[in-house]
Amino acid sequence: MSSRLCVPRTIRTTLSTRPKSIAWPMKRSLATAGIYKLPPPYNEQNLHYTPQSPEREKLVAALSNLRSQLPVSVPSNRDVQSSTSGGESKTYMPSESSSVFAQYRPNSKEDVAAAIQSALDAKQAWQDTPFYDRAAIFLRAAELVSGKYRYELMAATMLGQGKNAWQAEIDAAAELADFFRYNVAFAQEIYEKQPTLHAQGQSGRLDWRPLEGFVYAVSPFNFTAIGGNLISAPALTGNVVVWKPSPSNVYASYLVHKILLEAGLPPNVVQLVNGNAEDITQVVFDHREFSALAFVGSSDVFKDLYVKAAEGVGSRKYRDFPRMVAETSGKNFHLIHASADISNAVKHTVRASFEYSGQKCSACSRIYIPRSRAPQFFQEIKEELSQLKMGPPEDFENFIGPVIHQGAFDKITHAMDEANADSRLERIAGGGYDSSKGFYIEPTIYRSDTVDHALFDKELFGPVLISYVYEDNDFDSLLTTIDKQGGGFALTGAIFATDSAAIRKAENRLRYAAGNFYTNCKTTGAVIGQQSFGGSRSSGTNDKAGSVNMVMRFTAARTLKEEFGKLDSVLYPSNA
Ligand SMILES: NC(=O)c1ccc[n+]([C@@H]2O[C@H](COP(=O)([O-])OP(=O)(O)OC[C@H]3O[C@@H](n4cnc5c(N)ncnc54)[C@H](O)[C@@H]3O)[C@@H](O)[C@H]2O)c1
Ligand SMILES: N[C@@H](CCC=O)C(=O)O
Repeated sequence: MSSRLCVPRTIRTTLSTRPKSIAWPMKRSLATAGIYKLPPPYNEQNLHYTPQSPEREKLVAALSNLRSQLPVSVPSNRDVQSSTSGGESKTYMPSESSSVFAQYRPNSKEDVAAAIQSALDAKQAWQDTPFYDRAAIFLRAAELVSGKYRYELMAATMLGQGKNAWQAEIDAAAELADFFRYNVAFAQEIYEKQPTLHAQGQSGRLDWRPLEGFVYAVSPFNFTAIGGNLISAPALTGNVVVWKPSPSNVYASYLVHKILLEAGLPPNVVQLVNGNAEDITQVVFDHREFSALAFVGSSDVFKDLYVKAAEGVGSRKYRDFPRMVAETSGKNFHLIHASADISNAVKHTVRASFEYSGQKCSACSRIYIPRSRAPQFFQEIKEELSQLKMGPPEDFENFIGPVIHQGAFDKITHAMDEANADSRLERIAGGGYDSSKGFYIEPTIYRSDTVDHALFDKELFGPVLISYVYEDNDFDSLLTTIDKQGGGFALTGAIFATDSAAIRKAENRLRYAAGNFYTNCKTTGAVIGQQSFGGSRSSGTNDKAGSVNMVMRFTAARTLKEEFGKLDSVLYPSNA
């Protein structure tokens, strides 16, 4: 036999007849054979930024370097830049509202259409790229996030979104790297899900196909990492993505995209577009190949998008039923039981309600305190709040920063003005605000006479906590109230108690009141791989960010069956 004929058939085909459009990773994959196990994921270790620490010095240098470049220019996707002009749109620093932070060219509808087409053109080569090669890109990106770009990403998140060093570290460094590493592991877990039962002479397999068409990712302002999740989950499973970040997060999102390109992501797989949200969305939702929405943001926006997609289905616009994957708003609760360690509950409440000025979907914004423990609770929380400093994130002593923009400031302070004048409410702490330099709002706590005040139902997305003091004996009926109120949201909740019967009762009775339920710890701070995140009711589709479930939403499984023998007869044995 000649050596030429010894070349396996697949290799000969590829070498001699491979169409030019097939990407290099296909060819490269043929050099190795094996069923690979990718490295196990792990949580990025948090750095602490204590005074004089090396990480603090590096972060200070990155902040000063970024400041010297302000305003930064944000290019959008490579393909669409050529057809845009001018630097019309600007974002401002939340902590210094007169300073322009970033400027960018909003993409036109034609740009978006071109971006969709470029993504679709890149689709075949990307989905044919072996999983190992796709995964390697995101593992490399995780290294870039936690290493080379750590401080640049954090500086962008601090100046652009008003986070302090701690909050920027857990988001733009740790959680982003975690999403990349864990999504690789989740995708591998999906691919490993294969039938284990095969009748004699047969074999079954599952082909975890990417969705047909493209995925539309829409991300919020408040977490740099969330955009990274919304694009990496579909891209890892072989999808192409059109990504529209929040206008208040254009620069950090651009850095995430840049890092992925540096890590080897083919340029057209993720199309970053900026501009008018409704215009961009209209082009996407009018496209036949729209296959999924990966959304994180407010509930009302998602509800409107859901309706639009349903209308598209109704008018036979799409080939598939577009998948709706969304994590949205919350009105999250802390429930303090009479048996609770109050000092612990107080500290957790301060963090949950006021870190990042309450701008986490998971933030605690309603609290229920038993009458027997209320004096201690209110006294200690006032003492804790008196220790907190408020100001720009570049000053490391500040725990409280600004809210994101004028719109948020106006919405929250309008509600506070009403609350300050409301005779049913007692102001326990805060109540003041000042936008002369940045969008600063004091951590504010109200105590309501009645449990049915409207503030128990309204997400303000700011540092405002509404409290109710209940009679210790009313714990059981309070559980019903907590379950019913909260604006229809059901994202996070926590009980603080040492009485295990009370804990179990709350867990059971509040089963649908929160997608993430915590005991003796705050409602914020889910860690990827440890606490998957999301809620149902009006808080979203509860596909759980940071879990295999969410990644699986971007796959369309195909069942394969092969028989190795032959059918002997058409007639059944029973036909005899
Ligand atoms: N559950 C979660 O995991 C989670 C995480 C972060 C934020 N959130 C929620 O997000 C909200 C805060 O973030 P935000 O202010 O960026 O939210 P938002 O709803 O204003 O914006 C989110 C995204 O939707 C886009 N958008 C806004 N209007 C749109 C429209 N009409 N059509 C298409 N796209 C549109 C925005 O440009 C942005 O990209 C809060 O409600 C918070 O609870 C939820
Ligand atoms: N996953 C984050 C919240 C993300 C929303 O803003 C937490 O658990 O605190």
